[in-house]
Amino acid sequence: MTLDLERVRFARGGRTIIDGVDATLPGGALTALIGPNGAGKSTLLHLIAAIERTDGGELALDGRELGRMRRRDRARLVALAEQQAELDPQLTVAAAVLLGRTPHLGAFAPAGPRDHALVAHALAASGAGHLAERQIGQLSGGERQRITLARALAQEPELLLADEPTNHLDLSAQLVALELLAGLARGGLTVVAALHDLSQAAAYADHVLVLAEGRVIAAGPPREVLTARLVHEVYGVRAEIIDHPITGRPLVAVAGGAAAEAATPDAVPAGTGSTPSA
Ligand SMILES: Nc1ncnc2c1ncn2[C@@H]1O[C@H](COP(=O)(O)OP(=O)(O)OP(=O)(O)O)[C@@H](O)[C@H]1O
Repeated sequence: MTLDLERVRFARGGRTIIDGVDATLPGGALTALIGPNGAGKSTLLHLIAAIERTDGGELALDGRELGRMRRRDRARLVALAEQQAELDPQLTVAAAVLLGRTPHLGAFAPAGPRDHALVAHALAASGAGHLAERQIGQLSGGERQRITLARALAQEPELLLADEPTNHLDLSAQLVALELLAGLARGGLTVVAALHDLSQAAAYADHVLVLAEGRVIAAGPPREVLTARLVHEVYGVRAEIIDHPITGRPLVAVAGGAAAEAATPDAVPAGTGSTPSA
């Protein structure tokens, strides 16, 4: 399902945080939402999930305005995995993930075998099958991250939003999470993930949306969007975009401090746009 954002605006405390965002996020694709700290990535995900109300503009999923849907209907379509998700520390992991089934259950209908099977599947896919009987309050940051993703998966959404889904995860678990999201997108799910690692965005995303100060700076396929010039403009960091020696995907090689200053402009291949713009 395609997600269309039109002139989306959001302000708090007299500050405009999302400033007229126009974007089309393709269906059946993984979109990486990138941008510096405070750019508005989490806020935009909250607006899409209708956790916050916009101060203007429209958000539509396959032409259906998300803000006008009944809460329960929206919860069947849209799931948000975020670390700050409030989970009762007393619950077992399996019980917490089962809460993802709530929008699909009737008011008096208990969870059935299919719901429990979906929970087990979501836990296994998130690399958390072994945690099912543990208590939420006893989990590490990375374990908790896997649980929030599992809960969102158990919700069986059409649109999956993930806020920094690799945060706290070890290297192997990061790849598991990203491969899971990319695989779900290949299977037809619309996935939007806020990511900080530009090389991971380039490796896994089909589409990249770059935000800065609440505005869209660039959008499109990773290879077109993630240029050295963009990285410099948005992050003030020197970078070169090279081909990953194993996957062939773009690899954003960044250099900071003395290393960046010592490198001569001659070392930058032509056409990468690595020379900082004035
Ligand atoms: N409820 C709020 N009231 C006031 N300001 C807010 C509120 N929520 C977010 N902000 C501000 O909005 C801006 C965008 O925040 P947001 O969390 O969306 O950024 P982000 O791109 O997700 O950042 P990060 O990469 O640090 O997670 C920040 O300057 C933040 O301080």
